[in-house]
Amino acid sequence: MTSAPEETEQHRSGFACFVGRPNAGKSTLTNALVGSKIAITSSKPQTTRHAIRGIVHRPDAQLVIVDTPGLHRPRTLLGQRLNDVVTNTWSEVDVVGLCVPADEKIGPGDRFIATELGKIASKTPVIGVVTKTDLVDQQRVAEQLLALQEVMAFADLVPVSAQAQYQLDVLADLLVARMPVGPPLYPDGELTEEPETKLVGELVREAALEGVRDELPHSIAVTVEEMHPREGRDDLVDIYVNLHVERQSQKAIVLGPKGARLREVGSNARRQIQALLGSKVYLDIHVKVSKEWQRDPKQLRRLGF
Ligand SMILES: Nc1nc2c(ncn2[C@@H]2O[C@H](COP(=O)(O)OP(=O)(O)OP(=O)(O)O)[C@@H](O)[C@H]2O)c(=O)[nH]1
Repeated sequence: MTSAPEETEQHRSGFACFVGRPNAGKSTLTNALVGSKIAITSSKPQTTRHAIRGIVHRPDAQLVIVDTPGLHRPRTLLGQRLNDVVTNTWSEVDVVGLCVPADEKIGPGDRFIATELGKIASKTPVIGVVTKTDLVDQQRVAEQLLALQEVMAFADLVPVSAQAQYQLDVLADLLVARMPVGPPLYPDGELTEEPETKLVGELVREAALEGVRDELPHSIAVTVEEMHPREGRDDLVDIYVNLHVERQSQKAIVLGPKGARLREVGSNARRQIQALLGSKVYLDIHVKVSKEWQRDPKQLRRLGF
């Protein structure tokens, strides 16, 4: 880092999310704020855990825009854990933007979201965002701002148009102002975050245990060695994982006849990871015999236990 100390002190970084009913313009707004640097463009609500929608890199701030995924009925422990995280998303981010399109009347859907947001508003500031202002005249924008103001107590109100690039800087400034002072959370161009890496490891581990749980209940650990987008492609993520077993005999079980079992594990895990990341995935699983990893504190730490 070459920046002067006083610059570092001023730098802000944190998380924001946009909420609003379908079609409110959240994705378009995110993309417009982020510019060309889209991290993960789409993600399935059922599996998203703080999927990063995009990162706004500025000299003075880094704004990480995350998805607020929908809830789902948990079927597995992992599903339960995902849900717990989901329900907390709104209170975990530094600021929430409630998006309401300028060309549609505020309705029960918006009010429902506002009521839910009201529960966290004392902790997390909510900014009211009137979107798509290019579709209506000034008068209508003003009316919509007034109507929105009635819905809940907002920290700020702002009209924007992603299409016309109107007031995007103003919105970004308002969001940044709510971020704590701190260094960038992700390097420029970074596409993934640590918890996602962890989840990817868990998905591989679950897939690997399927059907052999009785034989190898606690003998499998997974480390994600590398996870990054394929060079020159924004729709494909390369993931390299090591699957650790304790003994050679366990390696044979995991591999199956001619490696058939591992191939199936790989394709099952890959399907789930693709849903998690919302992008295509190349998954490379390497089976390693890490002798007695369960009893070795140094290995345990490395394996994330
Ligand atoms: N004219 C105009 N259209 C916009 C603007 N922003 C979004 N739209 C359009 O509104 C529609 C919905 O936009 P999205 O960004 O997909 O909305 P969303 O809130 O992410 O929708 P969901 O993903 O369904 O929740 C799309 O057809 C966009 O092209 C804008 O600033 N101006």
